[in-house]
Amino acid sequence: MFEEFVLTASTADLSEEPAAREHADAVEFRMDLASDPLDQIDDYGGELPLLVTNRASWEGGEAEGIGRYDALSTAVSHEAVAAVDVELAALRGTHPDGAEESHATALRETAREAGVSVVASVHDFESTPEPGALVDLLADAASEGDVGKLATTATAPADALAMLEATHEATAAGHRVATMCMGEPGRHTRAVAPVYGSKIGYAPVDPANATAPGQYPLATLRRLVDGLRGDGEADE
Ligand SMILES: O=C1C[C@@](O)(C(=O)O)C[C@@H](O)[C@@H]1O
Repeated sequence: MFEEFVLTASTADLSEEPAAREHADAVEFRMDLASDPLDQIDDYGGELPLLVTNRASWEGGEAEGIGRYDALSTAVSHEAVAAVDVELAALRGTHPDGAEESHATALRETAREAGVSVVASVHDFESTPEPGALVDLLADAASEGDVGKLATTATAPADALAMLEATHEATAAGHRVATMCMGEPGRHTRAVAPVYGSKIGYAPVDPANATAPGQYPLATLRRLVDGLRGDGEADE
């Protein structure tokens, strides 16, 4: 997975999958926001492959404690699960209390044995560092997972440019990355970053349940990404 761009529809409710099929390539299942997430995966009969995310509270999610790794380990054994998100800070042991590293690396091992791709993710909910620091983060994340994902907060247009530049540089250096800015000034990066090599886009199935600030509705992001790629247009 992730050799080509993958548009994931984010949801905490897998019964929404039929509504995502027309536009999405995969579903991001936000287990930390879901009720009975493992039961939902057991009952899942949809067509789209699942990217499972159980975001830690220290990284902006709602999952508390190391139990989230047990849930993810169970999840990756399911046929429908094609990818799992693991925070870079957990894989490196640089998260707040430093106690999750062995759980995170064991989860990565379990995922790989099951043929499930690993997305090593980094989030910055306050700002966007300068391009050089972004490239370093992307290189670190890409080296820990099958794809390195970086979402930062843009407070000005220059932040969006920094992210696009870093996406281009990291991709040119051979790293497989997924990038996007949160927040209004960075919204367009969600459509444009794939032009520079970003391999994953996120949009909510239901626009009322966005999982990050500045996300486009699913159909809109599909149209924008495909439009910028020129899909469906004759070569000239
Ligand atoms: O990490 C990401 C990216 C994201 O934060 C976004 O900005 O679209 C949305 C989250 O659901 C996902 O897990």
